[in-house]
Amino acid sequence: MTGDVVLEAVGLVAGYRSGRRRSTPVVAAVTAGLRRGRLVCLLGPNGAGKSTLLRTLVGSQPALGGSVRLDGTELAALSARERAQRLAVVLTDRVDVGLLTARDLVAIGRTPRTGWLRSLRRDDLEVVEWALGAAGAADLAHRHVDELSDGERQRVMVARALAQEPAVLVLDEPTAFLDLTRRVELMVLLRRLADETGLAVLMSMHDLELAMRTADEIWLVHPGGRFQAGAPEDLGADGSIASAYAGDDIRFDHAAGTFVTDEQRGGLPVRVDGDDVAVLWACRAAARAGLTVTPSAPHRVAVESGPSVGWTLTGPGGATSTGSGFAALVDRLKDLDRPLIPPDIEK
Ligand SMILES: Nc1ncnc2c1ncn2[C@@H]1O[C@H](COP(=O)(O)OP(=O)(O)OP(=O)(O)O)[C@@H](O)[C@H]1O
Repeated sequence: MTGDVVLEAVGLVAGYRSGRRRSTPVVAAVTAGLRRGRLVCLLGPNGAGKSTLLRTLVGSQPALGGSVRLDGTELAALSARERAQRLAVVLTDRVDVGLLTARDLVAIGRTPRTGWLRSLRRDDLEVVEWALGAAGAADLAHRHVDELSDGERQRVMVARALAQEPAVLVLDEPTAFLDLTRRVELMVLLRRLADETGLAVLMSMHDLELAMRTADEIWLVHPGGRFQAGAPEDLGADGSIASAYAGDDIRFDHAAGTFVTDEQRGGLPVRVDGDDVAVLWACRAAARAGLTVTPSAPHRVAVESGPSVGWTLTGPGGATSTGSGFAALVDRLKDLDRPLIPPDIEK
């Protein structure tokens, strides 16, 4: 792989050794490149091997096979300090930071650049302030890290990583303990950093829909350890995401782009047309009503955005029913047996 790839795995096998001879591969045949300015989400069901792969990619766990290159150099050949000058890692574990303020903690992020012995110069302090600002944590600078909420703390940890001025930022489940608003905020922040500073971001996460909406690329670990990389839409449309997450009670409906539960599975098919935003929500409404959204189906819902979304449900023979608002749409879709109004008697 060439060009602006900053972190590259070639034939990487991540897993565990037990004893001298025995090894247990968890994720195999990983060949992928993380480019400058790209946001990549690492997805996969519980226990598939996301953390194992991330730890191997950042060098905190030895590879069972293949190689990892950072800026074209074998990771294993770089000293810890050389790695930290190019690669920053944010883990979910809560580390005890004593009575440090957010600014103190972010300043520690300069250590790979300054060494332990040199004190911070004016330009280091400028980077610390930049990192606090870039991570949306400037207003937290004087606060003790112990007192921060999970979301605030996460922003400070990102600021600390940015203070290393890395080319690559790797985060292990950074959204795990955040509520939906904070999760979206963190994704927007990482997206902006990738776009504006050229930072390459790789993050593991469980929030599949948020990842699919934000990432440039998805790295997907299937149960059993098969690895796949691709654009979110490609992996969604070809059923790869659905197959990786196929479980007993829940599955990913790749036509609707959402998870559906057992009760929603196998409902009557319906097609949804209209403008982008309205279609997205209408697909969700159809799934909630127990229907399966597919590109071609005898029943069709046309939606139109407005103060209240207007909809027209058309049946196989051209009979229709109209209404506004998603509550009414869900009620109508749940009751598809009720006759629609034939075209000739509709006013
Ligand atoms: N230290 C270890 N030694 C041996 N096997 C391990 C070790 N740590 C994890 N595993 C195994 O490796 C597999 C992958 O675990 P990993 O934590 O990487 O998955 P994950 O996709 O990150 O899971 P989750 O989404 O639940 O965090 C699991 O079967 C797990 O039991």
